Parts: sequence; structure tokens; C-alpha cells
Amino acid sequence: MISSPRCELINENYTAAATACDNNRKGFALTNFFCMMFLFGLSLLIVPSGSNSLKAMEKPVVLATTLGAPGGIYKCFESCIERHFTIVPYERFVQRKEQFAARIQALFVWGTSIKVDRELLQSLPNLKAVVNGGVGVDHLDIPLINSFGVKVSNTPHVVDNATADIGMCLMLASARRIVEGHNFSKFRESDEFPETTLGTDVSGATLGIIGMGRIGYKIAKRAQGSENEEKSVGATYCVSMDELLQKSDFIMVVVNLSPQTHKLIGAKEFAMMKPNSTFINISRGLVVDQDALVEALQKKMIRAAALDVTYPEPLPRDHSLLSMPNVIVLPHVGTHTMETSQLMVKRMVTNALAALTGDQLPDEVKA
Ligand SMILES: O=CC(=O)O
Repeated sequence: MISSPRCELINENYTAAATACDNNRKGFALTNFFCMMFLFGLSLLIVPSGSNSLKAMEKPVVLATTLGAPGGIYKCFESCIERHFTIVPYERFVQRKEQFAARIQALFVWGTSIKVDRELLQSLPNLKAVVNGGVGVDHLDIPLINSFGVKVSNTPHVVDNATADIGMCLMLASARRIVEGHNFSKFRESDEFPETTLGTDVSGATLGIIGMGRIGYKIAKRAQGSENEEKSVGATYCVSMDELLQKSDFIMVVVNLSPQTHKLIGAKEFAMMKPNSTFINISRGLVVDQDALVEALQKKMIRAAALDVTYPEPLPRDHSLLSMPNVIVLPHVGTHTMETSQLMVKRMVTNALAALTGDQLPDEVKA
């Protein structure tokens, strides 16, 4: 077991983790950039549906981008928003800007579904808040948005469990070659599963978590399954990032994207990993040097990779990562459960209402 000075383990604001990150990537002093190793048992070292006109509208008007395809699952959440607001779908806004622009008071965005740039901000003179569904706000230029007198919020806390779950799913699925087995069963070209390689045990393995904020902690809980901060989860703070990379069987990246974490994991880091290790990314694609990841896999410096996030998203169809049987790639669905999405929409509504009444936004993200 390895120990280092105790850090503030649970960071109440996930986004603050980046700010708190050590700027000095060289030598990897991990002051606030929580890095854990576990030995665990798994030992851890619109528009309102009918009307086109806004004349008769009494509720405040918000601009909303669709979650998924237009008319897709986002529809389920409209009623939650429409209880308080009249929704102008972004697609409609684009066609009839002059009709809607002056009335819009809040902008509901999901990740990169819409570019909140100067041009858009200039076109919305009465905008008070950009409410983001999800915790990561790396796609938003907060200083720019704030310079228009517009506040920004995200949805921390409510995404933690779903995101931790996807990390565990990816770890288990990669370790036990679930996707390969599934693809063989469904699409097989011969009747023999190509056991050119075997899976690897999760029980008794060491999981290194890079980014010990709320989500990292939830992952630790799942991996260990017991009770009191790091002790309870069987965690040991690494003295250094190098140590984590060298000793972990599974390395899971959970940091948010910031200038300090951009390409945090690159050739040097992959070179330190064990040949039987599995690399898992549930944060943002740009936290990893993807070319270095491809090379590490091609040269068998690591066993496998499992990614919920890439850059770009989705990857081009001919991207090397997509043709590797030992790589799982998901389309960034870490928070995509019905329950979590519903909680996110509720938080977005709460934040938008606060902005409109001039109250403090409960989840305001400051630059
Ligand atoms: O990617 C998901 C989020 O930022 O919550």
C-alpha cells in the first residue's frame, strides 16, 4: 500500500477539481489532482407543442437544444420544463430569430449540442442564464458568457452515480471481453469464439483512479463496497502519478477537462503502464493524447482500452481505435439514464428559475 499526505478527498464541486489541479504536469506533483490507488476485494492499490406564435405566451421563454435527435428522448423532459417555461427549440429559433430572440431569457444546453458563441449571445439581449445539462462545462466560454451579464450553471451531484456506473461497466466489460463476446454471438462468421487472448480478473486487481472528486469517490465505493472516506474504500493516495501508472491493473480517468488536464495522459504515461493494464476514460477525450493511446495499444504497451469519451465524438468511421477488438468505444453516454437525465432537467429548471428571479443560481459555475 502506498500513502501520501491526505488530501481533501471529496470535492463538493467537481468543476473545481480542475481549478485545483496542479499546473505543473512535469514531474507530476499531484497536490490537488487526486490520484488514488486501491487494493480491493477487487482490491484497490420547441416550441410549445402546438403554437407557432409567442404572442399569447405568459411563461418566460427559453431556448432549448435537443438531447439526442429532435423529437427523441428529450421529448420526455419537455413537460418538466414547460411547467415553468415556454420552449423555443433551437432549430426553430435559427429559422425565426427575429420572432423569438428578444423574449428568450434562458438557454438550455446539453454538452456541445450548440455553440454558445459571441454571435449567439449578441442575438439574445434578454438572456440571463445558460443552464448546462451535465457537469462538464469545458465547451462553454464562461468569461465570454459572463461578459454579457449571463450566468452559467451545470448539474453536479445528480450525475455522479450514473457516471461512476459507466466507469464500472467499462472496466468489467473490457476485463471480460463482453463486447467481443457479444459481437461474436450476434455477428459471428465462424462457430468458434477466437480465444486468441483471454480476459483478465477484476477481483484482486488494483484500480488507479485519476481524479478523486465526487465521481472518483463513487467509483471507489463501487469497487470496494464499504464505509469512512479513503479508508472505507480501501484507497491509498499515491505519492505520485508515476506510481499509480506503474502499479495499477485498471487506470480510470475521471478528471474534468481544463488547460491543466489537456492531454494529461500521453506517450510518457502509457509507457509507464503495465502491459496487462486496461485504460478507461470517462472524463473527456482531450484529456488523453489519442495518438499516443493508439500507439500504446498497437505496441501492446497496455492490454486494452475502454472509452466513453473520445475526440472527436463520434470518431471518424475509419479511426484506428474502432478496428481494435480490445477497445470499447461508447458514444459519451455516461449520464444517459432516464432517472439521471430527469434529475438533470430538474436542476436545469431550478437554476433557470433562480436566474430569472435574480436569485443565486444553486449550481452557478464561475470563471
Ligand atoms: O459528460 C457528462 C457531464 O459532463 O456530465
